[in-house]
Parts: sequence; C-alpha cells; structure tokens
Amino acid sequence: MIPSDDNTLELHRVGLRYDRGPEVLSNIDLTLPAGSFTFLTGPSGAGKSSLLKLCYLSLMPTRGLINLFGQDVSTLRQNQLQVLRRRIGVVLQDFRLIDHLSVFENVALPLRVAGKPRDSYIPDVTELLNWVGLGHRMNALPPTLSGGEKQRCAIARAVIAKPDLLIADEPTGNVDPEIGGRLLRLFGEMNRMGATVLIATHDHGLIGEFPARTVHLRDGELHEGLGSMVVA
Ligand SMILES: Nc1ncnc2c1ncn2[C@@H]1O[C@H](COP(=O)(O)OP(=O)(O)OP(=O)(O)O)[C@@H](O)[C@H]1O
Repeated sequence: MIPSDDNTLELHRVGLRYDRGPEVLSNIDLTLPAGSFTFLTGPSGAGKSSLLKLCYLSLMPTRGLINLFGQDVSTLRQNQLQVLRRRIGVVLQDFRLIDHLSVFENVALPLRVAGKPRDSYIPDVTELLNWVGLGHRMNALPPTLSGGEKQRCAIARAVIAKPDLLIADEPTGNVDPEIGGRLLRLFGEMNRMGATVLIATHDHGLIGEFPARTVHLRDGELHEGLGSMVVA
C-alpha cells in the first residue's frame, strides 16, 4: 500500500454502537478537507469522544464508511492501519503519558518509533518543550507533573512528528487562557504546515478567538455550525 498524500478524512453515513447498546452516533456525514481546521462541540455525552475515536482509527464504525488519506479503512489489514495511525497526532483527555519515561522521552517517542536517530531530534524536542513552557521539566516523570503540564506534554508529543491529521479532545481543559491561546497557535501552525486539524472543545472562548469551521454534535447527530475556513 502506498500511503496517499491527500490528508482528507471522510465519514459517510457512519453509525456507532458499543456492544449491544443503542447507537451513540447515527448517520454521521463529515468531510474534513486536506489542510482544514475544524472545531467539534456538543454537550457532555453527545458522542464527541466516540466520534474522535473513529477519526483516529481506535474504533471501527458499526455501519457506514470512513476514508482516511484516500483509503477506505474497512479494507485495510492491521499493519496497514498501523501505518495510517502513525500519520495521526492525538491528544486525549487522559493524556496517556508513559509514567516511567521522562517528559523528553515521552515527547520524542513518535520520532523514536519512526526510527529517527536520537541525535537528530534532540534540538527539535528541546525547542518544542521550551515553546510549550516545559523546558524546565524535561527530565521530570509524568506522575510529578501538574494537570496542565501533562496536557502540554501530551500536545507536544502529538505534534512533534508533524502529523498529517491532528485530533485533540479538550486540549485546553487544564490550562489557563493564556497557555490555551498559545497551544491553539501551535495547532494553527501545524495546520499552516498542511495538517488537517479536528479539535473537540467546550471552550467557546477558544472558538471565538480562532474563527474556524465548527460542527456540533447533539444526540449522536452532527449539525454544521459556523462557516468553514482554512486558517491562514
Ligand atoms: N466504551 C463505552 N462503552 C459503552 N458506552 C460508551 C462507551 N464510551 C462512551 N459510551 C457512551 O457513548 C455516549 C457518548 O459518549 P462520549 O464519551 O463519546 O460523549 P462526549 O460527547 O465525548 O462526552 P463528554 O463531553 O462528557 O466527554 C454516552 O452515552 C456514553 O455513555
């Protein structure tokens, strides 16, 4: 399989249920064009995290089609899905940091997994950690970090390998507005470099500061919000 250069994500009439429960997502049609920036909003329990899981290929839909980077994901084998997943940067609400690795090693992990030699990435990881305000915590272990520091570490790890698709679930939930604005600029920078960006947030202040397409989930159904734009 030759991975496509088209960073588009398309969901067509997608439905999701957990086990034998009710459908938590119904008939979702969503296209994130290559290089677009989109906010996902909706009340608690509406299905935002579930929708993101479909987008970063942690779950497969129970019906409908998902096309990512030009590939129908239902036709791919596990190793092919793994190749696609490496092109996705993900920030989750529970951070998923590796407790026995330092902040530096957590952030460097995607580059290590990609086979990059350590010497080649030390400057980039150091610069990014300084930028997110974690330069002084580089050697700390995650359990000793505050919630906001963990969040910034998770964001740095998600963007270090310059992903083609960047997905974040409430990425500014634990930081003050100033840091939140700074992190959002980092997502904007990734977007400018070509990444397709999808951010789930309750933070309307953040959306107001950064006008972009907003889609709204309510009772498992998607509604289009503001107009669409690519962040310039
Ligand atoms: N692993 C699971 N097994 C069964 N049901 C689940 C599972 N995960 C989520 N759900 C259900 O799916 C629905 C949507 O949950 P989801 O976490 O996607 O919503 P959300 O919009 O992200 O909520 P929040 O804003 O509170 O994080 C809820 O009814 C939830 O109980």
